[in-house]
Amino acid sequence: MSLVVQPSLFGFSGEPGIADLGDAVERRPLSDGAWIDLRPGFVTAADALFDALVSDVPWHEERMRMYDSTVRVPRLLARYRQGEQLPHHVLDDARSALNAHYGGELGGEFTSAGLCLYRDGNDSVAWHGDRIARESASDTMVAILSLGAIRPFALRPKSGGPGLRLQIGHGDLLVMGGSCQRTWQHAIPKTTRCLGARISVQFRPDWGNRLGGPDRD
Ligand SMILES: O=C(O)CCC(=O)C(=O)O
Ligand SMILES: [Fe+2]
Repeated sequence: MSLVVQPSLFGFSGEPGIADLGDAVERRPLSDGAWIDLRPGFVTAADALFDALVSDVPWHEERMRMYDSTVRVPRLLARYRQGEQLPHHVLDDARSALNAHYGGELGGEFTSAGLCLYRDGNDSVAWHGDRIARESASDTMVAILSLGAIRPFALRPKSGGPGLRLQIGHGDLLVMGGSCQRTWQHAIPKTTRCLGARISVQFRPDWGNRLGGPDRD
């Protein structure tokens, strides 16, 4: 894959690894029983992880139905179901750390991983709640590890009212929890100011071994 990405572009060289969760996680309650957790710098020396994922993951483009035609999904994707080998050992470490930290509260484990590659500011994901919420009426969590360019991560309540825009950086963790997939929506808006490519890794508990990304773009 050739992208406008240079090794060590972000200035964190060395072997990637996982930092502690514990007290470093900051929780922000949202309305309607939703919340988000933030842990900046969850992956340390994240450059090597970013570079490895860009080149090793079998990225593919998908199309989706829109009325009576199909359109290109504006980002590249890869999906790893429960039991499938993840594309980098640091992602195994991240999932183990997430399960140790959240397992009790989640009442289960993060199993699947969905990966998105936003090649530039023209790639995006439109407002949605993850499909995972349709499969379970109870609260759930989606943990997102962000790598590469900083893109605004937008959230808004479905009931109306003010939302928020988070700047999630290289190596940062964002967890959406509680009712967030049912009562709030999230998006990665298109931007003309984007500096380069971004990868997100979404860990989800998958009920019935299905994968729960956005319903539509
Ligand atoms: O890239 C992200 O951080 C969000 C992706 C997302 O919302 C999804 O795939 O469901
Ligand atoms: Fe999503």
